[in-house]
Amino acid sequence: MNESYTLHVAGLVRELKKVRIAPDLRIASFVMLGDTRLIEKCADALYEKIKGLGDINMLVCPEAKGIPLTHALAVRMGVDYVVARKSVKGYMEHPIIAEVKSITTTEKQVIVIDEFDAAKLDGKKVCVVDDVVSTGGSLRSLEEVLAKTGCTVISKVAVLLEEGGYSNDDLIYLERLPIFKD
Ligand SMILES: O=P(O)(O)OC[C@H]1O[C@H](OP(=O)(O)OP(=O)(O)O)[C@H](O)[C@@H]1O
Repeated sequence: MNESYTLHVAGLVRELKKVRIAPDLRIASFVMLGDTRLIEKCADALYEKIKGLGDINMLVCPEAKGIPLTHALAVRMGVDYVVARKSVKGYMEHPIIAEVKSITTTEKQVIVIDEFDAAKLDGKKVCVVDDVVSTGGSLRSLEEVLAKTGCTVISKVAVLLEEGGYSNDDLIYLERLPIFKD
C-alpha cells in the first residue's frame, strides 16, 4: 500500500504522509507549518489569483495551520489579518462562537472571534484564507461568526481543495487533494 501522496503545488513537490482518520478513510496530511519555502511559494501563487479582485482590506483565517500562509499573503496585500481561534481564552470578552465539524474533528470544536477582533472587522471587505478546505465545515462556521461582525466576505482562498465534500465553486485554490477510501 502506498503510504504517501506526492503533492505538486506552487512549483514545489512534497510527500504527504497518509494518515487514518476513520476505519475506512485515510487523508494525506498537509502541514505547512514551519515549511517557509512552501508558505512563501503558495502565498505568491494565491496572491497572483486574488490581487485583481480589489478592495480586500482584511484577511481572516481559522487557527492553526493556515496562520503563516495568511501572514505571508497579508504582507503581499499590505493588509492586516484576524485569526479565528478554536477555543475561548480567558482574556476574551464577549467572544462570538460557532460550533465546527471538520474532516479532522474528533471532539466538539468551536470557532471563536474575540470582541476586540470583531471590532477590527466591522465594515471591512474580507478574504478568508485556509491551508485546506475539505468538508467546508470550518469555512461555514467561520462565515457564521463573520456574519455577526459587520464585515463582507469578498473571497475565500485555500492552498488545497480536498475531496471531503465541499462543493461550492466559490473557493479559489491551487490544487486538489484526494482522500483515500479503503
Ligand atoms: O473543510 P474542513 O472539513 O472543515 O477541513 C479543513 C480544516 O481542517 C484543517 O484544520 P484542523 O482541524 O486540522 O486544525 P488545525 O489547523 O488547528 O490543526 C484545515 O486547516 C482546515 O481548517
